[in-house]
Amino acid sequence: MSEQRPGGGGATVWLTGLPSAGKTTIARALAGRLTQEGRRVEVLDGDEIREHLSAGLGFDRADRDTNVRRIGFVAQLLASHGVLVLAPSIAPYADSRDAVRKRHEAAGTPYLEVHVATPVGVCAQRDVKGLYARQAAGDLTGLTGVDDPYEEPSAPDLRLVTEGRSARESAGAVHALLAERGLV
Ligand SMILES: Nc1ncnc2c1ncn2[C@@H]1O[C@H](COP(=O)(O)OS(=O)(=O)O)[C@@H](OP(=O)(O)O)[C@H]1O
Ligand SMILES: Nc1ncnc2c1ncn2[C@@H]1O[C@H](COP(=O)(O)OP(=O)(O)O)[C@@H](O)[C@H]1O
Repeated sequence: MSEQRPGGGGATVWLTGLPSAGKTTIARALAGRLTQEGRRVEVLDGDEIREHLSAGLGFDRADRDTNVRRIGFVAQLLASHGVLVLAPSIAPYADSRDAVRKRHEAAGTPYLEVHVATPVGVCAQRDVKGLYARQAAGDLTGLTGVDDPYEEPSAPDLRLVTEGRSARESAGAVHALLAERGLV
């Protein structure tokens, strides 16, 4: 069974960071590489999750916490069946992230937290979905990192700098961490 082979078992890699930090782009680049290497991979994209699993939830603290715990629940289930799960989701609160880590630890499922540590000024320039512009124009409130909290991870398994680096390089750094932990 694949989950019993060294380096062939499942794991969850959570990519936390601000909107436009690069979470999704790095997850997709890493997923492509891992798939080519013959691994079963699932990207639990934040936007897709909010359309289906978390439909109806908003962005206040309670709803974000519920959203993150749901993603953590599904991630752990998939990872326990040998899937490498990539979860690019803001997850702004340390408590919610800790709950997800504990769920994995309790089940003996490997879990890695990656902080995509792009500064808010750089994210606001990238502004992939126009959220920073909308917040500045007064069309949106409660934007993570601007007028809503982002509690930086105090001890992530990896902190990624993305400025001056390609998404491929950033994905490579996560891949190296997976290799170091015997997960690929
Ligand atoms: N107010 C506010 N704050 C933050 N993000 C917002 C907001 N409104 C919409 N969005 C968009 O929602 C995308 C998914 O967010 P997440 O599910 O990852 O957020 S959370 O973990 O529940 O906090 C998130 O995706 P990414 O940009 O990929 O991070 C945002 O684009
Ligand atoms: N090293 C890097 N890693 C990831 N994305 C990068 C990097 N450098 C620039 N970018 C760009 O930043 C943007 C990040 O967008 P996205 O991945 O959707 O962010 P998030 O999922 O965190 O909201 C993309 O346009 C991407 O091309």
